[in-house]
Amino acid sequence: MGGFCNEVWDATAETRAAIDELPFVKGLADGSLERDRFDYYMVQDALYLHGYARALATTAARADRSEEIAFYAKSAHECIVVESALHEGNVGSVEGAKPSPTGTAYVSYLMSLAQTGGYGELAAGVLPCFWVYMDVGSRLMEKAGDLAGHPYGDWISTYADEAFAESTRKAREITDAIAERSDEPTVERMREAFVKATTYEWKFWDAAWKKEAWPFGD
Ligand SMILES: Cc1ncc(CN)c(N)n1
Repeated sequence: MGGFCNEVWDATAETRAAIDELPFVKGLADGSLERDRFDYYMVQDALYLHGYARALATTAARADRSEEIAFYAKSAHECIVVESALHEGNVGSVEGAKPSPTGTAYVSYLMSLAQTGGYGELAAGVLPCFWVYMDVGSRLMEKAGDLAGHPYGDWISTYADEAFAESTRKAREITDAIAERSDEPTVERMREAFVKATTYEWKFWDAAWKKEAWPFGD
């Protein structure tokens, strides 16, 4: 696959290596993660996915090629239907729950791209959410081997799933094609969006480990 995605993947190597070192991710891998930290994460993630699905729907609205409109609209739908089923299965309804400072910041960042950024920035900003999870999920699957009896097997199998890998490939292909037809200032803004969103992925897991809360209540 093409230039832009390979370049930003390399540019975020340090952040991604730091993700692998997070205690939350290590505990998810070997199953030693305490259930209360996982539940905190699941609730926050369900709230995040609600905002992320809206960012994907806006990406679909910004696209002007039929195939790209269909891809982002389908991804928004799957995010609500497939991923939310995983969350509901683990923590039930999240009604009344409030987003953490990091969850608020990540979704607000994506919404700012949706409000003021161009299509390319938005496509680059939503890409780490596919790619980082596909990458982590498939490597955790390899490491775990057999998921039978693994306490977080349903999480691992959701993100190691071939359908999720295919969506990630498609999101990369579209983002590469947008970069290819964009001018350099646009590509620079796309790079920044990808790097920032990847950093937010690190922060999101770090916040879950710390069970981050608002300092004076939410
Ligand atoms: C924070 C976050 N980033 C990515 C994903 C995978 N869609 C997720 N569920 N949550």
